[in-house]
Amino acid sequence: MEVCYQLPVLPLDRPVPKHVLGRRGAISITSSSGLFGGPAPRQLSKRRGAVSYDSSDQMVLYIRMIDARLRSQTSYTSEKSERDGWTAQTDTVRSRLELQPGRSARCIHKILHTSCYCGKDTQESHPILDQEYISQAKFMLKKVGSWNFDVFLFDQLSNGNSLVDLTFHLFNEYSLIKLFELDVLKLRHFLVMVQESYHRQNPYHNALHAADVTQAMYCFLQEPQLFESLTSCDILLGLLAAATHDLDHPGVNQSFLLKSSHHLAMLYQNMSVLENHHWKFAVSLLRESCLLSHLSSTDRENLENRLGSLILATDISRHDEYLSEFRAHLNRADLHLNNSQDRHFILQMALKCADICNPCRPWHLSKLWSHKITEEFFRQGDIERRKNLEVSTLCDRNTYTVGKIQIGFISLVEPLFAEWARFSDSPLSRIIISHMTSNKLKWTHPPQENM
Ligand SMILES: Nc1ncnc2c1ncn2[C@@H]1O[C@@H]2COP(=O)(O)O[C@H]2[C@H]1O
Repeated sequence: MEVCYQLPVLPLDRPVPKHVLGRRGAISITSSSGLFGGPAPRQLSKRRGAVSYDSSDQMVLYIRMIDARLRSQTSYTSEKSERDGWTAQTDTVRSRLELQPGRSARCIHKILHTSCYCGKDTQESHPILDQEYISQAKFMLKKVGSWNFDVFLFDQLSNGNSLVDLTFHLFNEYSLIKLFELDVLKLRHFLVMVQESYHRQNPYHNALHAADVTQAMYCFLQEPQLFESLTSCDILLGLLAAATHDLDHPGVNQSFLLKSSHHLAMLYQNMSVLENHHWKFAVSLLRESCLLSHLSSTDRENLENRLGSLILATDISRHDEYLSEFRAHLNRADLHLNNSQDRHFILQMALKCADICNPCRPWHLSKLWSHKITEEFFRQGDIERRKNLEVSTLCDRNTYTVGKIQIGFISLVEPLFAEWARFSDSPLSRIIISHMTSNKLKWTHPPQENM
């Protein structure tokens, strides 16, 4: 039986490329994962669809899917065949219009953002439900500065668009659109590209993690110590860096890329390989979206470089280095936030804290993140075993448990949050330490029903 999903008109903010215009008619799509959730039965894994266009309107592309399922090549996923077929994307951002590996039809649906299709198995539209979810998501955004913000719930209410909706909201909140004369459509286009460049197959390093880090970054930017000194440019950069800091993360760590002689490891000479890639990817999306094209080339270059320096600070292998520098500054009391270099350093520390703050969230949220990162580690270990590579630390499911990994990780991050509390001396920093301490205790003495 053929199921036909008729996707609505796809509005584009730039002309349809020539190579697509030439291709009216059927296309063939191969996949091993379902379009609207659930794996595709083997016999259905080849699907057909159609692309057509209206020659009078080059801003519109019509896409018709016949139970379309697209194959993702860019992540390691639980499916062996997909893992084996993985090849990391190069730093070239591919055309956003092609039906291509790594771009599912659901992504296209999201780009539409019209929410006219929200069922899993039927073509029915549920506009009333959509409206209900949208208003609840909007309601949640009123509390976006709360440390208890439930990004998992927000993601559901926003139909999987938490990163786009949250970041857009924060840009508005800080009047960044007005202050930097940003084109709203370009901004939305950029944010959609950012969200879609995260790999949904990754249990942890996906767009939801980026949304979580962006929300945490907002909490830190709001800390009185910082807020009073930050410029709009600092805030713009802080939010951009948080949203893009793990772009195109392949779901495996640097150690894996090195031992498998991955081309990215060679490209970045084995140093901060992933972070360099996230940064370059972010720059390529910024350029592709033309979000900052109205700024002078000097300002743009300056923004891109500062963005890089923020993202590179999230390299966990350089954690001790940043921590020592932070501690030394606090001991000497020589951080002056009217100095732009010092403010930049504090932004680096804020982003670091936001990136690894999941052990400091309320238990019910923290526990979810712990299980997600552990699953990603263990999947990497499985791949390493299959490829006869040495299994990386923490990635061996036969040796480690979630609790054991968490106790170790919390011990690593505790000193950073202690220094952050010394710097910010705020109610939030005390809440953070209190959650972290009680979460560690829960992992150390797990009451069975909590796990
Ligand atoms: N809850 C956690 N438990 C263990 N490791 C974590 C946890 N959260 C983050 N990390 C690690 O911290 C790292 C921060 O940088 P990455 O996102 O590259 O990869 C992250 C993980 O390796």
